[in-house]
Amino acid sequence: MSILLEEKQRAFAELRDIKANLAARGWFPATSGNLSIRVGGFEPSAFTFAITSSGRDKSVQTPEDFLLVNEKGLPTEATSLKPSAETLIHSEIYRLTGAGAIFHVHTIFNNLASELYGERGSIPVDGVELIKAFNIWDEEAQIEIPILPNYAEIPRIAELVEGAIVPRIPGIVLRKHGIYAWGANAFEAKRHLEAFEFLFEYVYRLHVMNK
Ligand SMILES: CSCCC(=O)C(=O)COP(=O)(O)O
Ligand SMILES: [Zn+2]
Repeated sequence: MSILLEEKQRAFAELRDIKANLAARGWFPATSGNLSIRVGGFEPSAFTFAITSSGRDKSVQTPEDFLLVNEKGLPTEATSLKPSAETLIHSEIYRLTGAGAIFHVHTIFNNLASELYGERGSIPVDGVELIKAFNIWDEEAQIEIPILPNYAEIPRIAELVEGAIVPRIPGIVLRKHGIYAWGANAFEAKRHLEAFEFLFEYVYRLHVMNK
């Protein structure tokens, strides 16, 4: 599978813009978070995506911010850059969903909501209008956003992704870690991410109000 230079440059440019946008909201504290966009064709057993380099300050823009990796999370071009430590989670989400973009951020509200419902294994959201951002149009829709344990070994988390994915919910939360949100493209993944973060803040504040 050959990736046209043009596609790579387009993916890097999109990642640069979304990275700056999310950084301005403070969604990449302490170098946390990672972003990826799939490029080229897709087969579950063979695909390529552009992903952020590991451990970098995501609030600054440098020529070393992104690289291309294959479905195994290995660089497809000679580079000294290291892909995100969480690349295998992105690979697994692409393999299972065929998504076009995946964004991962750590925020206070996604951490609080994940801990509030950690034992339940999912975060319930009841009848909030912004659920429609997931293309769920039922009146008073009730959804459960899946939570996975935050194991130290990323392959252990990656192997749980298949069992956690809920077809109509484009996201998975890692407990006391952060959210992975995805979509058919970067525009949709960003919309989903913003909706999740709104819902996490709502869920947490509602819990505090009801105490
Ligand atoms: C200091 S954040 C710990 C690692 C993490 O959870 C993360 O999202 C960033 O890892 P990366 O390798 O993508 O920089
Ligand atoms: Zn993380």
